[in-house]
Amino acid sequence: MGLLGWSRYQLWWGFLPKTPCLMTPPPPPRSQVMLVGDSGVGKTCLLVRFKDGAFLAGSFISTVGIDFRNKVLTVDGVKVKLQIWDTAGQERFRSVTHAYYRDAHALLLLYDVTNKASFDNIQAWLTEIHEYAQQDVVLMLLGNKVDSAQDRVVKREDGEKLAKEYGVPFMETSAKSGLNVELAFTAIAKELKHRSMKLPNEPKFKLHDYVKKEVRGSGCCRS
Ligand SMILES: Nc1nc2c(ncn2[C@@H]2O[C@H](COP(=O)(O)OP(=O)(O)OP(=O)(O)O)[C@@H](O)[C@H]2O)c(=O)[nH]1
Repeated sequence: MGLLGWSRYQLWWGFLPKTPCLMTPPPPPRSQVMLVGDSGVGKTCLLVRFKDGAFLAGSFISTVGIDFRNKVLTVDGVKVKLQIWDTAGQERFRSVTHAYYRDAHALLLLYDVTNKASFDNIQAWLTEIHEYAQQDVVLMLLGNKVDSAQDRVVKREDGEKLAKEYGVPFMETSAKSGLNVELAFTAIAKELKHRSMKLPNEPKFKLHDYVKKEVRGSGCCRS
């Protein structure tokens, strides 16, 4: 089309009614992602690894109440703004955590593969999530600290079995080495983006399948 033709086309296009199906939906607003799990499982370290690409080595300082960080991810060419809430795992802060569940769009529930009690407590966390979080909240189970192979007491298969029982996607992570950290947040961001701005004719995004495929592709920790 010549230049004149093109401007005529633009003029004509300007008169077309702007029906919703002809317009790209706006990008999703900021989504809240909450990290939950027992004290010491590595929630803060996972967030710092994701946000700053670093590992917090040294003495363990428990989170008091709640903390948050923002990060923008580009998913399929769309910017997804995540506000990530790092909750305190200690029992005495539980009422603070309860107050935040309702506004969370996604939850990353962590246990520590070197700490059996943190794994056994997952069922109690799921009961709490069921009670306080939104029914359609995006949920993923993470078995953290897989770099500590010599101290591992929870087998990957046990994590997989539990996740399957509750119908949630699962992967093992390491805030220390960075294994699957980016993937966990990207998977959540993809799901949230697809939920908020599904385009006509776009196939449904399947979080479970995506996680399975990507974890297998990383050559580690099948889900
Ligand atoms: N080896 C190893 N250690 C980790 C990993 N993630 C966290 N840690 C260590 O585990 C301890 C607890 O980590 P945090 O991130 O503070 O734990 P948390 O879940 O935020 O704890 P609370 O704030 O009390 O709820 C720290 O000493 C970390 O260095 C990991 O992936 N691998």
